[in-house]
Amino acid sequence: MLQAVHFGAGNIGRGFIGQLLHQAGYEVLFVDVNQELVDELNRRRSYEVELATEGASSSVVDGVRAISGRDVQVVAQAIAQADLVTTAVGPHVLPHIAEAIASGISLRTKASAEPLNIIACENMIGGSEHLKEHVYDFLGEADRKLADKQIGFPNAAVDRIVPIQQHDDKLRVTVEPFYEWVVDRSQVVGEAPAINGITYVAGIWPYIERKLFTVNTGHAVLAYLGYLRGKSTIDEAMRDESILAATRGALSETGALLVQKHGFDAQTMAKYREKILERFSNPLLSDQVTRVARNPIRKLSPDDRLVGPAMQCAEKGIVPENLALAIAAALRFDDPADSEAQRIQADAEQAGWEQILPKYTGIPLTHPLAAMILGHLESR
Ligand SMILES: NC(=O)C1=CN([C@@H]2O[C@H](COP(=O)(O)OP(=O)(O)OC[C@H]3O[C@@H](n4cnc5c(N)ncnc54)[C@H](O)[C@@H]3O)[C@@H](O)[C@H]2O)C=CC1
Ligand SMILES: O=P(O)(O)OC[C@H]1O[C@](O)(CO)[C@@H](O)[C@@H]1O
Repeated sequence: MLQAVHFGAGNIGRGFIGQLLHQAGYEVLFVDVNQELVDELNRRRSYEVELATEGASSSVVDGVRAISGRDVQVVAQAIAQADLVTTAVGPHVLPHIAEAIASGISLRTKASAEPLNIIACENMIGGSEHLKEHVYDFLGEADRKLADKQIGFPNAAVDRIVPIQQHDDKLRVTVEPFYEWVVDRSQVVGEAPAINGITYVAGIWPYIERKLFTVNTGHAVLAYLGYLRGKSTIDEAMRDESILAATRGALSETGALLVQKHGFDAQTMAKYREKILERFSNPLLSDQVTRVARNPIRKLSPDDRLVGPAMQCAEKGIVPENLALAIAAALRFDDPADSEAQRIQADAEQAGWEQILPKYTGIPLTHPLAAMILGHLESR
């Protein structure tokens, strides 16, 4: 049986990647640092994935096992023997799993010439390449040369909304019916893994930007404006006319950018946007605005879902009016449970928005976008 090692047995790990790997005939071995989750997966060896639809149909993912991410040697052994490695741990965690992956590669390349692909399924541009850089930091020259030939790090875009779970059953996971997993075929080493649900493309850049600047941008606008206006869930934010108008506005801005930059057909883009707004309206998902808004420092960084498209829009003559409003709202996001939000607020209190804006977004104060954002921050 094919073996897949998947880092991160969380929402996307169990509810999306683990499920698709299982359906494709892989035996899934989860790696996680949450010992309770590892123990529960090993005790039951299966879990259920429920669709957030009327009737809530569910399917079983069985034959799974789990190991602790803290046990570097055990993880390395598993990687040495795996047919595929995937991750869904969060962009900031990728550096922390690099050492175990490097040890696994080192063991593997000594023992066999079998190719291996390692796919980071994170909300970030170039996630697998980013992971590769961290992994290579742990490899010696000889291992790097072997890895260059034998190990692929194809970039991927993953899309499925999996909210924070509220079941008594710690493994059960509710997901939206929609999913999309796009992988760059040109970066795959050897045969492309045959997984129903993966779409292989020749160059992934346009698809990652389309996903990040539509699904994640739209979601972020709803989450940050929704939070400021006292909404608790995304579907509740969608029902507020002014928030919906700003979200549509932001998506028209990114849509115009994506059409200009990547040549997507404008009508196809409009349909893509509508489908996404429909997904956001799903009342059965009960997706908290604080989850979607989580880690504002990451989400405000120059290449991410708000500032990335806003700066690119400005360069192309598209006025990022609604994106500017959302960036201001993200800077004001003050969820007490979110350490990044708290850091921004503490900084802003001490230094003022003019200092904070370039620090967290990379937008120079001389840029017209800075004036638009500061205008919103100061009009409070
Ligand atoms: N939830 C969603 O709807 C979607 C999430 N994503 C992306 O998937 C990634 C994971 O997100 P979620 O599943 O929502 O988060 P999550 O918090 O539910 O899952 C992350 C898992 O990684 C584990 N983890 C943390 N450090 C680790 C380490 N060093 N080694 C092994 N495991 C470790 C955690 O214990 C947790 O179980 C993120 O990059 C997110 O942006 C992408 C698309 C959809
Ligand atoms: O997972 P992140 O990057 O924190 O952001 C949350 C976003 O990712 C998703 O979980 C899935 O694409 C969306 O729900 C949301 O836009």
